Amino acid sequence: MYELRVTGDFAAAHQLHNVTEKCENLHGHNFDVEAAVEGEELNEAHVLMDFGLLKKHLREILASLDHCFLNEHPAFAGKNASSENIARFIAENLSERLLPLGGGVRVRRVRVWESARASAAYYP
Ligand SMILES: Nc1nc2c(c(=O)[nH]1)N=C([C@H](O)[C@H](O)COP(=O)(O)OP(=O)(O)OP(=O)(O)O)CN2
Ligand SMILES: [Zn+2]
Repeated sequence: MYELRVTGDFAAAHQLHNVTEKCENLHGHNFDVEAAVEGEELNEAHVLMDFGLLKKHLREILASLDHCFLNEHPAFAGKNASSENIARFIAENLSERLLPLGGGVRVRRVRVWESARASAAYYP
């Protein structure tokens, strides 16, 4: 089994409901993100997949969140834009983008840090 990890970041605002009182207020974070993919077989170039392509996919997904008010983003309609739900959105979006690779490369985990001390991960 091989695992690749790439990182990225975005800045966004949100309000969280029913978590803690202070999170009900409009506020923002500089989110850090790590995406890990896995697979058993290397390709003809002896890599699981190109780091550049993986970073491009992650960059594009994070660009769709960057400088957004996440509560109004369609991905979080009817749910809190928590780190957990953000990680899930990124993982599902990335999984779709990896489908053309034929199933040999899967998303293993996406971790989202709201700060250096707090993060959540989603394992599809
Ligand atoms: N499980 C989760 N808990 C919380 C989330 C979350 O996404 N998942 N999010 C928040 C808020 O976004 C909040 O802005 C951050 O809360 P918290 O880490 O408590 O606040 P601080 O940045 O002020 O951290 P300190 O370490 O207390 O300075 C809350 N919970
Ligand atoms: Zn917050």
